[in-house]
Amino acid sequence: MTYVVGVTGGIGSGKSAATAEFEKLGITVVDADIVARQVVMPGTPCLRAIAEHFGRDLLTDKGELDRKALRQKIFSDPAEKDWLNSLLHPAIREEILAQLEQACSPYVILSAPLLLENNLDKYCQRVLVVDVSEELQLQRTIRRDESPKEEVEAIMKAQLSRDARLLKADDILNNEGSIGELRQQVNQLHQRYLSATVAQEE
Ligand SMILES: CC(C)(COP(=O)(O)OP(=O)(O)OC[C@H]1O[C@@H](n2cnc3c(N)ncnc32)[C@H](O)[C@@H]1O)[C@@H](O)C(=O)NCCC(=O)NCCS
Ligand SMILES: Nc1ncnc2c1ncn2[C@@H]1O[C@H](COP(=O)(O)OP(=O)(O)OP(=O)(O)O)[C@@H](O)[C@H]1O
Repeated sequence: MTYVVGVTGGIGSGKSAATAEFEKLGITVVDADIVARQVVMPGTPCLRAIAEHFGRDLLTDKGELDRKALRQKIFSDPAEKDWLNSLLHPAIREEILAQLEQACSPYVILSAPLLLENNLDKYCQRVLVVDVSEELQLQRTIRRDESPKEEVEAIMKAQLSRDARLLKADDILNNEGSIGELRQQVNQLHQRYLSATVAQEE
């Protein structure tokens, strides 16, 4: 059975920065944010349903999803967010499971911002939470996305609180320091996960 490590953390906590380090060590990463883009590619049933529900204004001239416009819409209207989640989450889960099945590194990372909210941790042997203070999360996300503070706060409210997430962690990666410090922690965790994989096989 594939040993799956679930990686989660709130928006801007550093999941992608952390999983990039695991990838450098040869570990396959299945990333729910990437899968969420795959299921709304032009021609997919999900993109058609979004265009029917919200109107063609939500598509760009090229017929792709206008992600910025959809982000503004769903994080200012909880009912629209619930509608989108109920459309996309089953499709995302199905594709994640297919990608996990194909993965073949010693263990596999499943990275998902909503890992715990959507019970995806049931497919994981271990849960690693990437943790930073809410202030730093806000600051790094605003800088990365050039989004208004209120929008990032609304996204944070749509996710588990920092405390609730930490309660469900098997391992915690503190990402308040430099990328070098993050890399060091990933290297240590990698050794532990490799040992756990070997132990599982014995
Ligand atoms: C609303 C969309 C189009 C915005 O796209 P955009 O390119 O601006 O952001 P991106 O997809 O990179 O997401 C950025 C971050 O927002 C947060 N986020 C995204 N969707 C959600 C959601 N439904 N609920 C809570 N937080 C979310 C996550 O922390 C995510 O890492 C997009 O996030 C989306 O399709 N969301 C619904 C699918 C989903 O739930 N994805 C999360 C992975 S399961
Ligand atoms: N240790 C660090 N020091 C400085 N900047 C960092 C550090 N870790 C991450 N960042 C930066 O913070 C921002 C958020 O990090 P990242 O994109 O990895 O978060 P994420 O958890 O994947 O976010 P999302 O949930 O939106 O996908 C990025 O611009 C990234 O380059």
